[in-house]
Amino acid sequence: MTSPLVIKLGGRVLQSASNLERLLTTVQQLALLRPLVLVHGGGDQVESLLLQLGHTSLKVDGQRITPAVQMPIVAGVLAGDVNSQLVALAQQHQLNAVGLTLAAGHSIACDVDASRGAVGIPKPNDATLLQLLLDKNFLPILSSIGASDSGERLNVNADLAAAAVAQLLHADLILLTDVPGILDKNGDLIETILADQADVLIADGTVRDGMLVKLNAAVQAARASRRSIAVAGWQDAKALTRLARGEAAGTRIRL
Ligand SMILES: Nc1ncnc2c1ncn2[C@@H]1O[C@H](COP(=O)(O)OP(=O)(O)O)[C@@H](O)[C@H]1O
Ligand SMILES: CC(=O)N[C@@H](CCC(=O)OP(=O)(O)O)C(=O)O
Repeated sequence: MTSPLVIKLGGRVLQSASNLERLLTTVQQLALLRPLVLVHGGGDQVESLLLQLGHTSLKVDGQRITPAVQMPIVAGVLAGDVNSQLVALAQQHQLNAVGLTLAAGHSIACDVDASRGAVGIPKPNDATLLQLLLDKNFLPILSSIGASDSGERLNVNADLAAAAVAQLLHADLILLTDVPGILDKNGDLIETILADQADVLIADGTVRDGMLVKLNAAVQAARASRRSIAVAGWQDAKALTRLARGEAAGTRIRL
């Protein structure tokens, strides 16, 4: 079977109905060509509900500090609201979508990142369920909610989650975000980053916040799979199609 493609969607794309519609139309076309898995975030949606319910929330180096008491809200938004919305829209696009968390079938195991609270560090664990679904032509849509060995639900950054899923399935990985790719200090697109150069871009402050996690996730996936990883924008309707054809778009992170 052709190797699968994992596509990660940041939560922000769900806030634009027209962009989401275009994206799902492209996903529908790609699904005819190769097995696909979607992994999604929803950081903006988590933040907005936490604030509405009177919590404060802080991200450090692009990752949310998540007190365990906030997990019902975080899981409610990511595994509940955002996941079910994506599944419904994907099914409307004739995709045979199945909504899952990272913990489904023990697909992704998580260590607890205690310095951040109920935050998980994901690692590939068991590909049986996802492989079964792909073999039967289903489209798995995974939220970034995981579980620890001791049965605690964990908030996992969705870029790290997508990298772990790509490693699990020996898949290609495209991280779609709200900018055209990784930008340099002048705001121009960097077309290629060698994995060994990533630390310099982070240390000199060129790459920060959410993009810092994305770049680290891409480097980790590139090293583990010996494949190059793409970071590209969902605002550019053609980027995903070009990437799926093996053409250039956004930033490519390679060894
Ligand atoms: N060098 C950089 N190039 C592009 N974006 C950057 C860079 N450094 C920081 N960022 C920020 O990272 C954001 C993307 O990360 P994030 O907000 O986590 O998106 P997503 O929800 O898609 O994962 C951009 O919108 C931008 O504000
Ligand atoms: C630990 C951690 O940072 N979890 C993320 C999970 C969602 C996410 O990553 O969403 P985006 O892809 O839309 O940014 C969060 O709480 O925001």
